[in-house]
Amino acid sequence: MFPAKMMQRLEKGGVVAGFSIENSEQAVPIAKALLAGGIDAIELTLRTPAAMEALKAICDAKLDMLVGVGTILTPGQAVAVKAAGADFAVAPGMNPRVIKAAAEVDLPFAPGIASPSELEIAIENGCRFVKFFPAEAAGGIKYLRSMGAPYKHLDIQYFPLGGLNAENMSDYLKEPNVPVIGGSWIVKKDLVENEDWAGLTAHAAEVRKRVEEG
Ligand SMILES: O=C[C@H](O)COP(=O)(O)O
Ligand SMILES: CC(=O)C(=O)O
Repeated sequence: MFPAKMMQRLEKGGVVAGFSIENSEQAVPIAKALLAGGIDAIELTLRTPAAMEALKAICDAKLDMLVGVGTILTPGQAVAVKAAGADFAVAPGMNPRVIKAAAEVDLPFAPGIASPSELEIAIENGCRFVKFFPAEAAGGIKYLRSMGAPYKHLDIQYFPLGGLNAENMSDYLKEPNVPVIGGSWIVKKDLVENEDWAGLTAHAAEVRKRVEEG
């Protein structure tokens, strides 16, 4: 479960910057650049060999940001990222074993869902905040509205990722049950390759401005 305070902070920020990392030495500079641009929540994916070291570096830096981890595919990964200091975690899919492991170590965790059946399993396992992935490919806002209609009375909150960008992010944020959105377009690969941290801050600030403009 996500504590109310964390949900409030995610909602206030409106956007989570997702990224994968090849070089753990770039982890803290990326996080600092995002923070300087006004983005105070990240989702570092566990898809590369450098990911755990990068996570530890960001947590050790004790930045004023919510450190989330993505691509949690096993119960062991939920335990490991909690031990490293992660604030929350998410996954592309719905795995009750991972939900249970995260709950046991008190790690706020949102499983990924893209269908009513997956959503029902998430609900049965105590989740009320779920990742909607892959949002655009699954059918976008129209699909989310239709899929979510039977569960409206349960006050499920959705975190859409997958195909979001500067053009469609505001539409998602207008949905009443979407407190926060995310995506990998924010951490542009060329900026990271060139270690253009000022450029990344400027890009993050543009995204942040869009959130504020609504
Ligand atoms: O969890 C991260 C997802 O891969 C984000 O999807 P995206 O790359 O389409 O923004
Ligand atoms: C794609 C996604 O949801 C994840 O990697 O956590």
